[in-house]
Amino acid sequence: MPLQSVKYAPGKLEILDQLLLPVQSKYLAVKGVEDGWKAINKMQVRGAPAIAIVGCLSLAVEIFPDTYDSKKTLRQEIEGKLNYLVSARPTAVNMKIAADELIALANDLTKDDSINVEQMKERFLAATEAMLQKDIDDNRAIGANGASIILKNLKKEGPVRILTHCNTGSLATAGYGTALGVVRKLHELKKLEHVYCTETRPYNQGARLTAYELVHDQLPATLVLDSMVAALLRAKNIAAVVVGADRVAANGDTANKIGTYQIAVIARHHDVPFFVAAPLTSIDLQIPSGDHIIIEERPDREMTHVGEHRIAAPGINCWNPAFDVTPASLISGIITERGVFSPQKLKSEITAFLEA
Ligand SMILES: CSC[C@@H](O)[C@@H](O)C(=O)COP(=O)(O)O
Repeated sequence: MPLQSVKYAPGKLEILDQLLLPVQSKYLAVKGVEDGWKAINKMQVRGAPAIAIVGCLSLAVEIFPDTYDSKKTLRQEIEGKLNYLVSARPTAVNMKIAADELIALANDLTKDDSINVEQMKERFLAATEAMLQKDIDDNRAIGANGASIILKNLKKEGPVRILTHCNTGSLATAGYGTALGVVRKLHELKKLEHVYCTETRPYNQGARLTAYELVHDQLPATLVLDSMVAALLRAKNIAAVVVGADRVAANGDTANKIGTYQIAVIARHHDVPFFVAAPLTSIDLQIPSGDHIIIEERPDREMTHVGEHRIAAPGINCWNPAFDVTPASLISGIITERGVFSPQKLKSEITAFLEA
């Protein structure tokens, strides 16, 4: 059975509580927008695509049982609640892009005189529900495009060893995953010799979540600590690094989980290709560069404690940025569902096919 981070039926939403993994697999009911906001903010659900999906579906379950006296009232409800959900976490752009698209849809439906308020609600719910399948389809396309570019550029043919960071798999998406989707596709093609995943301190998405997915799917995998990446690239003949993204700026600079930037620097030093795998919903053409990305800072406690156990000296100051920005110059390619783009051509090529 594939791992399922989000379970949805009209009027009912449940998420796998990622704070409890890998010790417990427990689903948590999300009964509306307030629950959705809290689950995202507390990181019970995390990963850029999953944040957007759960945010939007939390609105879907909230409006499902209600009746609205006018289309204007429904539109106001949608706009206010979606903008509120965007505020739950600042760095990943997917929730913001989804909110903008759904608000634009609600505006169009409000103006459409051929439909009443009930039909408007149905059309809005259908658009929100469609996000789940679209994300899985996009991830499969990312997987295929990523496997193909990695295999095409090999110095020596044969099954490959890959390094990945953080968690970008079924738990971070509607299913299959982005960077982990590339790893899954290589495995399906029998071209994956081994995947290495980093622990990803301090929240340990690699050790707790990616490792959980890799063991679940029985992929050949090994966990390494974040501090081992240089040694790994020197010793283990890694063919490529593949990571996800929370926001890719128009020039290709990419915000992703803290630690990504240093891995990119190490990859360049060892002449190992460094790929970012992300759906178009993670690409923010509105901002020119990574300097404009807001980096979320998380509580000290994530660094000073593991569970209830304190591991840092009491009284020490902490700096805990959840993400960093990898400059475009260190990125070999941005793997999307629509192809692989060089960071330098990202804006012009995406704009061209969006306008076509
Ligand atoms: C497909 S998930 C892509 C990114 O969101 C992922 O790499 C990441 O940085 C997740 O950060 P998180 O803080 O766990 O939400």
